[in-house]
Amino acid sequence: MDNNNKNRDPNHNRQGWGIILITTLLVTFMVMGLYSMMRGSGPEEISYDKFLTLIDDKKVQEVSLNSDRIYITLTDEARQEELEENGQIANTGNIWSQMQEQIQTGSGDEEAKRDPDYYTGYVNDYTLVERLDEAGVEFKSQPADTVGQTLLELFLTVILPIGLMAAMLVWLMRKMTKGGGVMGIGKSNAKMYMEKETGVTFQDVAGEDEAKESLQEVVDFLHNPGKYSGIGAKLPKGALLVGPPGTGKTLLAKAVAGEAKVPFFSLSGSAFVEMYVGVGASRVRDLFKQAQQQAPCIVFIDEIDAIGKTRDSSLGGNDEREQTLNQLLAEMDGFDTNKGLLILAATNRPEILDPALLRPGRFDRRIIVDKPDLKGRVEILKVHAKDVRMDESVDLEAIALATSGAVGSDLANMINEAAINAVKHGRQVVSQKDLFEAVEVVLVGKEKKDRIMSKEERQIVSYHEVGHALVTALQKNTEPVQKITIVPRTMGALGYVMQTPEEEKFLNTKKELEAMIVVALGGRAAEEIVFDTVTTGAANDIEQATKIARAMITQYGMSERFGLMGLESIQNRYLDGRAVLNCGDATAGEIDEEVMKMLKGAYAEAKKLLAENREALDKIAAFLIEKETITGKEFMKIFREVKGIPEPDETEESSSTEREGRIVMKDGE
Ligand SMILES: Nc1ncnc2c1ncn2[C@@H]1O[C@H](COP(=O)(O)OP(=O)(O)OP(=O)(O)O)[C@@H](O)[C@H]1O
Ligand SMILES: [Zn+2]
Repeated sequence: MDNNNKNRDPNHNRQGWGIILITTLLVTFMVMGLYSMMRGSGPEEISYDKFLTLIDDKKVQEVSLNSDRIYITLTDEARQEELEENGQIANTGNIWSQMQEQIQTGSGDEEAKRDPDYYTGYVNDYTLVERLDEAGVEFKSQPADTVGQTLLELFLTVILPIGLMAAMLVWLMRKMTKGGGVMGIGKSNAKMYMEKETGVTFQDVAGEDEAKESLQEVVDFLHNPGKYSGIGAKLPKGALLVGPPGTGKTLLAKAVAGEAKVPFFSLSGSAFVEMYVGVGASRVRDLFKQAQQQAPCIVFIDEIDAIGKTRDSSLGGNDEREQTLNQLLAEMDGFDTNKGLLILAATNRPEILDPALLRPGRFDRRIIVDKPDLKGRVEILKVHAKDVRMDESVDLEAIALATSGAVGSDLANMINEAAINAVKHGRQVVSQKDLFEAVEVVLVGKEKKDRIMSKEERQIVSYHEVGHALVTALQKNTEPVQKITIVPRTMGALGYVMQTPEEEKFLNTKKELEAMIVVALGGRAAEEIVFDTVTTGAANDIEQATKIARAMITQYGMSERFGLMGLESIQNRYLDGRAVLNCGDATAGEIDEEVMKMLKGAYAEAKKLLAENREALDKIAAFLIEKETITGKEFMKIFREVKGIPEPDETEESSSTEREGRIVMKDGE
């Protein structure tokens, strides 16, 4: 997403490495070169046997001994000979040995001492002295210059390179800790991003007006911390952005940084969690140290629940996480707000956060970033449509109407899908049709053309979907059918029914909810009536119907038996809205009975409605099998024909087909 550690100059770093590499290479070459030159002039090892032969042949001028070697200097003639024998002509050895020879021989002075030509291992041979005497060879012990040479060799090959390397390492470490290694965090591998300028403003965040309003205050504080501290007002240290996934929490945090024109650090709560105890805590420390140096700035911790989970052991203790959390709490207490450091955190599970995190002086502000309403969706669509070319057929309101429940990231995705679709069809601009298609792609997946259903399966799915649609049309408190399709989709849908949403609803009446349950069970009812057997295709329907029925009883006070008693509370409102019972076991059993009763009643109702309209069911299902997708208009036409209802006037009809439907019944595995 963002460039890691933008404030480290990458060129600078690369240069450093280049220098090190080149220096190392140079030193290595130098040492190797020197060494080989030295060796070129050094004595060569020979066998003791050969040594004795050389003495006997009177080729040796001088011998010097040390504790384990015998160094042999040849006579001038012998030396010449030996060299020629080895394929080397005298005086064409390497430059170094020539130079050395000249230096040592003092420009040709025959009397000057020469380096030994050979050496051999010392052998305890008492005849040697005699032999040497016989041959008239001078001998002495411990040649000083050879020892000196060994020392020089040692220095060049071992001490010098090691010294250089050590110096380089020290220099390198200094450099790393000074300029680079932006985050101590970078060192410990946690993914932390830093943006000098996010470039995002509140204008880029559509809807969410309340959230923006609360954050505006924070922006003001970052702009001007002195104004607040002047009066003695305590500045906020942190704010918690709470909402379902994809509603723009990250975007809002960036917008705060963008509006305040301060750097933006972001990292995910899960980045703190490591296997090793203590790592998380040290990362927290590093983070705060770095952030304080950069203040004023914003630090954004996404998924704070990863570290901020309550320390209550009922959720399973974890030493590492607790330590990390404790460190975070300590750091939040510690830092000085006057510098303009603000910590924003995001979560969609506020209920599991440790209460200590939410205390005043920590994340005491809670900013709700909820799913957008109709107006919000229109605005989000507009923001994202800004950069996409669209023709005049496009009506974003209609799209917003069809997408209740969609969040910002879904909507952004839809616009993009529509644009891709347009390109795929070789068009230059996006049309409403592309957008309609994109809505379906995002909500139920792409059409799965290669999936071939057997004839029988197609029949069952077809009856099932028409069952939903017909029950919808036959009841009072439902919205009109918009589209029925049995084209399979990639996200597992085998077929679905769309209804035309008239307006956005915030409340549902009891009658509407009851009608919804009957519609949900209409698919299964049709299967049973027509095929006298049932399939697995109703799983989603059953789940949905049960959920509605249960909520009616436990949350909405819509059952006679329990009346207004609240029996369930919602646990995580921002994720799947799972509810937990808060009543005794006996009552729980009774609730189940009541739910069962309600579902049974609804199923009987659905079966009754369909059985009474068997002709319409058969006709529409046959039409659907043939066409695969039919519009609400086509559906109603057959429906009215069968029922003998006159056609309404044209204008009303056509206006409703302009709209995209809302997917209500989706069936699949
Ligand atoms: N209110 C909005 N206005 C404009 N665009 C939005 C809005 N909400 C979401 N988006 C789009 O969706 C994308 C994803 O949003 P973002 O990452 O901010 O969601 P989030 O709430 O942080 O999700 P999560 O909880 O999964 O991290 C954004 O980059 C943006 O394109
Ligand atoms: Zn169904």
